[in-house]
Amino acid sequence: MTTQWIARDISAHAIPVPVNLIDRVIVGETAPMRQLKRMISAVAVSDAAVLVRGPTGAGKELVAEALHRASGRSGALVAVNCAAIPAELLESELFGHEKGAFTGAEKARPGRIEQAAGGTLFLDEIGDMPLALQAKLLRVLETRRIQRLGGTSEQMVDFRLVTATHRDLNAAVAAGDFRADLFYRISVFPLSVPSLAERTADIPLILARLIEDYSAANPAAEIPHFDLGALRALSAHPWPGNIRELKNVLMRAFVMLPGRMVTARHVRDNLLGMEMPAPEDEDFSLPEPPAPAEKGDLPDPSQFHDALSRLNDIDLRGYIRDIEVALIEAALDKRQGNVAQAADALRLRRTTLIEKMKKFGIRRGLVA
Ligand SMILES: Nc1ncnc2c1ncn2[C@@H]1O[C@H](COP(=O)(O)OP(=O)(O)OP(=O)(O)O)[C@@H](O)[C@H]1O
Repeated sequence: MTTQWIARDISAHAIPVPVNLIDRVIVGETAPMRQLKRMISAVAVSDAAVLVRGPTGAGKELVAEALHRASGRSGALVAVNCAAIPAELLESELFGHEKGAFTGAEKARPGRIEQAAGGTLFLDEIGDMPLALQAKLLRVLETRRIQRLGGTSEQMVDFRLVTATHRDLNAAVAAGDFRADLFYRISVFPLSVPSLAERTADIPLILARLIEDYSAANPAAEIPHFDLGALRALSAHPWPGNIRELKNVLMRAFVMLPGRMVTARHVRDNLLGMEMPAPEDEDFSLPEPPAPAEKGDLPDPSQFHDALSRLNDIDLRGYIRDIEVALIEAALDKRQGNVAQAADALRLRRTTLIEKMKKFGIRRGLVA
């Protein structure tokens, strides 16, 4: 049964959601993206379990967000990255626990499945879920009932399941790493997100959206402008990291070429090649890259003194905010979006980190 066939079948019974609602979440006008959005529109209002496939950084989580928003479900979109949570903790994360269920379970805690009641449960990297837990998840999908760890009673939960993976699940099933019965349960409606290399004509539009988002979170940042040659150079790049990689390139442009015209040469040498660009004029020079400090690799703040003394003025709050954003994103990336671990690493309370993430528009690891 092809995906197109299922789309027609479902859309015959459900009213498709207007694509422009989905357009607000997912940017892209190329043929594969329009096709993807039509599929999302057709399936959003149904309860069908959706499996989103596609390469890393291509926008699978965004597809889950579009599905949730277009579903009209009143509950939350609850995202869990199965690869980021240690196998022994994943079960209590999903199912929750009662007080005293295990050492350290001082209070009862609802699991992510319960939190998704009335909404959407997004299980990212489902291919990394341990086999024992796969069996438990299958049972939940079949009975729509869950039991907290250490609990004695079951409760009904109504949630829509969206899963994603960059793995070949057919191969994982063949290798015995993924249960075939679960695979069929979660892939009622498979969707594929194309790689950025398959839709380079969307780059200008995506770039415009990313610039808008970055500027909203950093109002003092000076926007770099990409000329036609720069856009062509971006189109010629193979983008193994997809839109996440494009986002990194844009961050570099904001840092290295604020307010400047970005050319093809800048793209090749500075943004993809990572060399510092030549200063725009003699009076302005960017701070020297600081030498590694003694404690770890962070620059010692005193090293900024000389570099900054050559500038007439500096947007101190904007600059410090950029450093904060870069460090928070690095901590989250290193821990696959796990907010609790990132907070520990930054020596912040988890709630303080979440507040900062919201303030700066950092979405990794945040539940919508
Ligand atoms: N079409 C798009 N328009 C604008 N931004 C996008 C688009 N697709 C993805 N992004 C952005 O690119 C980044 C990566 O997207 P996302 O996290 O959805 O990818 P993913 O496929 O789920 O990655 P992974 O496989 O690593 O989990 C996010 O910051 C997301 O907001």
